[in-house]
Amino acid sequence: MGSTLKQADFKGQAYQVQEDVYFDDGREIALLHFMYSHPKLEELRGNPQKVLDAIDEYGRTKKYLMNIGEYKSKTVVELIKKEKPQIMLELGGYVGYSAIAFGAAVKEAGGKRYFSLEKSPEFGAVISMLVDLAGLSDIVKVVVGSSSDSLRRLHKTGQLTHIDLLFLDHYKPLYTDDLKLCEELELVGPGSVYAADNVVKPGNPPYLEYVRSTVEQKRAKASSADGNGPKGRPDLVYDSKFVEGWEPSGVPDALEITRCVRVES
Ligand SMILES: C[S@@+](CC[C@H](N)C(=O)[O-])C[C@H]1O[C@@H](n2cnc3c(N)ncnc32)[C@H](O)[C@@H]1O
Repeated sequence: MGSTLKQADFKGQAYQVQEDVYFDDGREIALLHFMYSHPKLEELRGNPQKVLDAIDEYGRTKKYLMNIGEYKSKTVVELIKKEKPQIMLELGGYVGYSAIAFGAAVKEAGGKRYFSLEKSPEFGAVISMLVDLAGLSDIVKVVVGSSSDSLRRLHKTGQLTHIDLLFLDHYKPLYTDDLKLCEELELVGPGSVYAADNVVKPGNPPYLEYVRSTVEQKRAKASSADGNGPKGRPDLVYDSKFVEGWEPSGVPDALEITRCVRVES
């Protein structure tokens, strides 16, 4: 599905242009230096919104960062206010922008824990430092490692038994497999809600097809599938909608918001 938004209609303040190399070239550590030598450092301490504003300032004046950004994050913050999740988990933390925006919203809504799963130990360290700066270390738990391994381990050790709100923003081809893994581990079920980022830019047709399929379609596909990857629970009924928004660089994108409504017998 494409976007009905046009880049020319973007009215916000854009990040720097996303070039061919747009992460893991030292900019994440440069961001940490920028934050911890910020002239308003003392005002940032314990203030999630000011920390987010300073990260946006870096993205606008120094280098592009692959954050969800202030425009699309409003959709997820509204969802948190409505759903009041006790446990929220994100796949893909990067430098902590979403962990800070959504961790603060979960805390304000009376929630218990925000898990940020990030593959890179270096990025995980940056998330921890910025979450600490924002005063959210009591709610945000950073978990370093590959998402599928981390989900299995958190489940096995009893640290994670249920996910009320799942934010998918990591390796695009893994969205469907990791969701199926959460289904199989019964971490998600009726009442759980998923917000998947970047379903237009770069797009994720297999994920959209999965969450928009009927139980019959999923059962038919599961019975003809090969043995690779998690099978998920085709009997979960989903209600899914496409919510358009802007990348922080002013490029049109969208989130797919999906609710698990019931189990079909
Ligand atoms: C788009 S960025 C996340 C942005 C972040 N959610 C935000 O909006 O602030 C994607 C992140 O996913 C991480 N990632 C990629 N594959 C992963 C995996 N298999 N498990 C965990 N994290 C992964 C990358 O290292 C990167 O930091």
